[in-house]
Amino acid sequence: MKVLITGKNGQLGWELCHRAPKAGVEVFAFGSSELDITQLGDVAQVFSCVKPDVVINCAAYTAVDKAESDQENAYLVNETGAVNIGNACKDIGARLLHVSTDFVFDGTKHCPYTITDTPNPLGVYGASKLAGELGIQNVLPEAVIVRTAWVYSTHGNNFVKTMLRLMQEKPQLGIVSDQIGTPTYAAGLAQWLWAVVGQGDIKGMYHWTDAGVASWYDFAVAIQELALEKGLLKQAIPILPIYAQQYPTPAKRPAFSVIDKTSAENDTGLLTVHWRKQLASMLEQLK
Ligand SMILES: NC(=O)C1=CN([C@@H]2O[C@H](COP(=O)(O)OP(=O)(O)OC[C@H]3O[C@@H](n4cnc5c(N)ncnc54)[C@H](OP(=O)(O)O)[C@@H]3O)[C@@H](O)[C@H]2O)C=CC1
Ligand SMILES: Cc1cn([C@H]2C[C@H](O)[C@@H](COP(=O)(O)OP(=O)(O)O[C@H]3O[C@@H](C)C(=O)[C@@H](O)[C@H]3O)O2)c(=O)[nH]c1=O
Repeated sequence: MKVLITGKNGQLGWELCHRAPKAGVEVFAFGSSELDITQLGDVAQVFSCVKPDVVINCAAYTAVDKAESDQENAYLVNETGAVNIGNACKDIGARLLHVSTDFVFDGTKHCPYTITDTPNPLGVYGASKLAGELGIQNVLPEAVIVRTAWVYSTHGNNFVKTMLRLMQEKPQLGIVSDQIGTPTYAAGLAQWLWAVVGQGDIKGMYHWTDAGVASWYDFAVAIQELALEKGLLKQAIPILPIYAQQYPTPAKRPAFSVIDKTSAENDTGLLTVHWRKQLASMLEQLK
């Protein structure tokens, strides 16, 4: 089976490439310089050359704050690019697995968002990702769309690596404690996506993160604790819980964006692993 991966240099694209099944799958992976999903010519050329059976779209504009002042490019990648990939899949009869975000929700709920809850994004990034979801559903209703959240990996930039750097540079940190979600190790999401590739009957909307719930503050505290244990940090610094309004950012983020993973677990038989255990695995890899 030929599997085409877009966004191969990103966190998820990289994990997918490094965790591909050993047999039965031939991976064709592209970075933005080889396949720019906003360029119809690029998409047509790569699809006619590879003729994939399955496409996993990991390409995205993910700079949440920058998107507020760069709306056109955020929509170009997250909506137009996603729809280009959807149309190309439809044209050749390929299956599409597309990735979206918890930031499609406004965060006003107090229990996990289900796949049938109504999105209401607070910022441009979330709105452009929602536009991508809707565009894909319009051209290819059978596409798998998986919303995930707070993704990190040993590869690429993310909150874990930012914290490890700041914990060595700063005397103390103030971290937002009134935004609640679930950290997700990209390796686990990659494993779920490969399971979905292997189960051709899976279609429609899914939610997948690691298990459990945390604030960014809880996450930062755990990063410091585990990094000290593993020798990645030499000394602890004070970490203070702060309100989001004390850490002003261009984009508003949801106060609560825990998502319900029930159908993703039931339909694949894969169970989510607690985020703290996954964080320990990632930090072990970083050593
Ligand atoms: N990071 C997170 O916390 C979360 C991410 N998601 C979603 O998960 C998916 C994967 O995210 P993640 O791996 O973290 O993202 P990254 O930002 O790590 O990677 C995104 C990749 O997209 C590629 N890209 C950007 N524009 C284009 C384009 N026009 N054409 C082709 N490729 C392009 C970039 O390629 P290059 O480097 O080659 O330029 C980059 O490597 C995305 O859909 C994202 O919205 C959802 C929830 C949380
Ligand atoms: C660096 C830093 C951040 N923060 C806060 C700001 C923000 O509320 C929170 C996380 O900030 P970041 O900018 O690292 O993460 P952010 O870009 O908001 O992460 C989001 O990315 C997109 C792509 C998604 O799809 C989301 O699921 C989510 O993962 O941490 C502090 O409170 N103190 C700090 O020193």
